[in-house]
Amino acid sequence: MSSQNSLPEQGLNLDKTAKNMTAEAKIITRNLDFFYGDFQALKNINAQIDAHTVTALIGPSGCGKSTYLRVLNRMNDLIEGAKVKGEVLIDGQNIYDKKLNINELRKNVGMVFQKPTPFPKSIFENVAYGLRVNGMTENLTERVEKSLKQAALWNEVKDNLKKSALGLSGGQQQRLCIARTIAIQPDIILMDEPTSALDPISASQIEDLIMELKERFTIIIVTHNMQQARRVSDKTAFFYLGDLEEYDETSRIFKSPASEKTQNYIRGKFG
Ligand SMILES: Nc1ncnc2c1ncn2[C@@H]1O[C@H](COP(=O)(O)OP(=O)(O)OP(=O)(O)O)[C@@H](O)[C@H]1O
Repeated sequence: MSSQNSLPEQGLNLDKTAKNMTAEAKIITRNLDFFYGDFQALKNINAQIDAHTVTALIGPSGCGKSTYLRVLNRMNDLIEGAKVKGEVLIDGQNIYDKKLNINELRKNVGMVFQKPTPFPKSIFENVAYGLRVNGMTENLTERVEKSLKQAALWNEVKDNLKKSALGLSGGQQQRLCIARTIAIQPDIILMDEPTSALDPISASQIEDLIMELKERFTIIIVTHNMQQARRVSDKTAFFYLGDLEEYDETSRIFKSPASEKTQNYIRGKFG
């Protein structure tokens, strides 16, 4: 992975950057381009995501939603030939700065995937694992319990903590993965189609959870489900062929989008 972001020697002034951010800004992407080899997957993305909000990323398949999500915790670094230009600031800090501690970044920016990915371990150990890896073992039992409560799973598993996580239903497994993510106390949670593999009741439980979790976290969710974007998010970003075509309050995007492409997409005319 090579990064052509502004580095300190190229004049990035964090104080000045911070002044340009509003009080609530958690994430700012500025002039962000992303390439897989010669292919440009994101084109000049400028967006500010505020703290304690839910942002939905929508758009047709292959338009760059997951790429954008993965840029925010440098998951794309692992892909050969991937290249970032521009800036991604979290709390005013350029996360592509060479001095950045990537482990700290990943701790601060957690991720929940489309398919639940529990470890083949007990329910307790699934949540405790990340805490152990990050040296957060003080009050381990309490931390695990608190995370399971925050993920709205405690009541269903409290008597079976030693049982294998693989015995849980898909929806329970996804809530366990959310518990595992929030246990290490990130500020930001990225969710890549977190309900698309779930039945409608489990999906609705996760949606309720997302709305509760925004009190504590900043959440960004990729979804193909327009009703879901409408229900859970404060802001919606519509991506089209690598461009951020429209980004606004969710109510506005769904009532009176500025772009015809957005309108056609949310009305199901393509996608
Ligand atoms: N590892 C990769 N190597 C090369 N090209 C990639 C890679 N990952 C994604 N792409 C391409 O980048 C573009 C954006 O992909 P991305 O996965 O971000 O889209 P998306 O909007 O999330 O799509 P979907 O809704 O289908 O998940 C697509 O053209 C895709 O083929």
